[in-house]
Amino acid sequence: MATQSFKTLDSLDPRGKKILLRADLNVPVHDGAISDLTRIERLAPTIRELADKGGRVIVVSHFDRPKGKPVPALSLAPISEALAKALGKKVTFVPDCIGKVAQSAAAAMQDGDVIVLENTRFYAGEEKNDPEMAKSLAALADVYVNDAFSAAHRAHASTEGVAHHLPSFAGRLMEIELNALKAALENPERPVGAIVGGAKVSTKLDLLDNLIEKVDMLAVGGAMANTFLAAQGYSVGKSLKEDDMLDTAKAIMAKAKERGCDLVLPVDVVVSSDFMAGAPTETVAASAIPADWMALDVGPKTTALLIQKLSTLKTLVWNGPLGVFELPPFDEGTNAVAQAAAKLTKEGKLKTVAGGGDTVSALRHAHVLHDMSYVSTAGGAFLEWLEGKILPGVVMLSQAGEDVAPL
Ligand SMILES: Nc1ncnc2c1ncn2[C@@H]1O[C@H](COP(=O)(O)OP(=O)(O)OP(=O)(O)O)[C@@H](O)[C@H]1O
Ligand SMILES: O=C(O)[C@H](O)COP(=O)(O)O
Repeated sequence: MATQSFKTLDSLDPRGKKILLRADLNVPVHDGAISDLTRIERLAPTIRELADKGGRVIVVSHFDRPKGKPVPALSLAPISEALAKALGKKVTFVPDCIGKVAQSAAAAMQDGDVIVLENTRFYAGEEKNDPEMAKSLAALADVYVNDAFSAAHRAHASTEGVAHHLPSFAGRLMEIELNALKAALENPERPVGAIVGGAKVSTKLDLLDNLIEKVDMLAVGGAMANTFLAAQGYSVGKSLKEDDMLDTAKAIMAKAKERGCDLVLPVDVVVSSDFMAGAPTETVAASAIPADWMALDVGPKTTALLIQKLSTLKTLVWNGPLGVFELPPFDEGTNAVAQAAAKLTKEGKLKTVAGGGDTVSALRHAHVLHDMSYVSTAGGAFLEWLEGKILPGVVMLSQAGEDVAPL
């Protein structure tokens, strides 16, 4: 697992300083409204701390994927209003993130002020990690604070490049995310288990490979499990599976055996003739999926098996739902296992760490999001961290200290 040491806000006196704060304001928006405020709420303490101590907080973030040009619908203006509400404080929106407009806004700030600059991805230089863009961002401030763990897997101008030019610190959310993930996997209380579900083996191959080396039990659910069942020689009917991943699945099974990792696959599944609510369903053994049917959830025997396995663990890492949780009744397996994990967590018997966009939705759907020990705000970055990859945004925090390149 990638470990670095980094400076936190404990070693920054923000008074009178202009602080470029990289946040992740890439919040989910549906029908024009923010549908989940988690990222804003989790970021707020960092801003509050810096502003209350007299810092001048210049918030920068990307939003969505405007592909290097201004897209009015992807402006951060409405999100800065939501931030102001969460902070209970005036936040000024600035309609550019570099250049004269941003410079004069930064120059006019008083101690304790908070401004939000426009979407960094309105410039192509952001995603290209253009050194000029990084320098322009750095020129706005005296120090850089990165609080965007969920964007730390991107080597972009505002997440990586800028830290070459300013003394850099981890914000409180970044610090919490890194410490929670380290505690869960670097030196976990054992036995440690992982549940990995979701749609495709191909997108989580590195994750499975790395987890097998770290955990004592690895349960695979969701459509990914179908590929494993097929690799075992079972017919999986019309279920979603990846034929080009069969050998990979076999190799993962062999590696688990070799390393003594208990790889748990579904023993029964809930199948349906169609991918739609109200379609007929049946529960069948994992080895007996009818030719014209598809597996859309784990069955009750698998659910009971997973719950029994959870009771033997001290730490659980969870990414990916066990079934098509968006389409009841195929949420039952995920709901039951999530609720069992929540109960053990509340009883102090299990430490649970979860992350991933759909995973967070699935845990919320099961009404247990707040009962996990830790839920990461990250999707892609959470996965890459669990895969053992080095995250560029995190690396820069440990490398860029006082000794930075002059502008
Ligand atoms: N048996 C199944 N058949 C088809 N799709 C499935 C099955 N089980 C789960 N899924 C789908 O997998 C999707 C979630 O997988 P994904 O890998 O994207 O999760 P995640 O890593 O938490 O999310 P994200 O990629 O957004 O961070 C859900 O939309 C769910 O419906
Ligand atoms: O939501 C996320 O995972 C981060 O904000 C990164 O967004 P991206 O996948 O568009 O880089």
